[in-house]
Amino acid sequence: MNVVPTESPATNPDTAGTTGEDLDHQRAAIAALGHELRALVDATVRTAAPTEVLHQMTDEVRRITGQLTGRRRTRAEIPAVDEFPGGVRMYSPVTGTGSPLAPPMQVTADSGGVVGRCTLGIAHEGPPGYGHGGMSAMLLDELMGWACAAAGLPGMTVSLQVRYRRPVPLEAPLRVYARVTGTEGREIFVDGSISTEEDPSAVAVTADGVFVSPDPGRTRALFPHVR
Ligand SMILES: CCCCCCCC(=O)SCCNC(=O)CCNC(=O)[C@H](O)C(C)(C)COP(=O)(O)OP(=O)(O)OC[C@H]1O[C@@H](n2cnc3c(N)ncnc32)[C@H](O)[C@@H]1OP(=O)(O)O
Repeated sequence: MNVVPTESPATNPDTAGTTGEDLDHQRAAIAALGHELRALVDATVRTAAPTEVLHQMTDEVRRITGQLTGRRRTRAEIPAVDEFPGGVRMYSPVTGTGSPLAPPMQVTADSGGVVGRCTLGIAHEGPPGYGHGGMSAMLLDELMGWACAAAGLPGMTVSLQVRYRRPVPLEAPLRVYARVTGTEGREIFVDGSISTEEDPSAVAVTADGVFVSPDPGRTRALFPHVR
């Protein structure tokens, strides 16, 4: 995740010859599928359906999964619909509108840092009615990474210290905040927090992180598909 040019759609074999409009349509279709899959995940973790219905659903879902045929991307491949580094990531488990796992969090620039907005559902539950601590750490890790990128210092997490001050409610709009507080050599120091939109002053989780920009050789080795 170093400062290297994004692999543009024009240089990706899957998008060669496609227009910006085609890409928009494809992303919209991916987001629509992601939306329905998240609804399925939510219905699945809430259902009290009888065993017989669960067996029927299992067969139905297996049948639908079998219809997603065609070429599958390999492990390190960057999806043709993505802009990496520093742009859209359709299948990110945090921000990806195409991901069944993501809340998904929307990120905007804000007073010296970045703000993430999302709502956790029952699929993200830890203690009954509240968010899983790992989900809070994931939201913060991601947004703190965005704060680095927004400051022109893209990096990877090498350390993340999280303090859980009060439980994070489910089904309540959340406000995640992150900002770069300083640098030392290749280390980037970042603060983050989670509160509800309703009461931003009541901070539920805080985090201190250290991020590091890999050197160019390490970046090439880690991300062989980034030019
Ligand atoms: C845009 C949105 C993106 C969202 C992404 C969210 C962020 C993520 O989840 S990233 C995924 C999780 N993180 C990882 O997998 C990283 C794993 N770590 C690594 O691969 C390597 O440590 C890597 C590539 C980051 C750095 O390796 P390398 O370039 O060899 O650096 P290295 O020489 O070890 O250390 C560089 C500096 O960082 C410091 N450092 C290393 N580890 C730590 C640490 N744990 N704590 C503090 N400082 C550290 C070193 O002291 C060194 O400092 P200096 O240059 O001043 O001597």
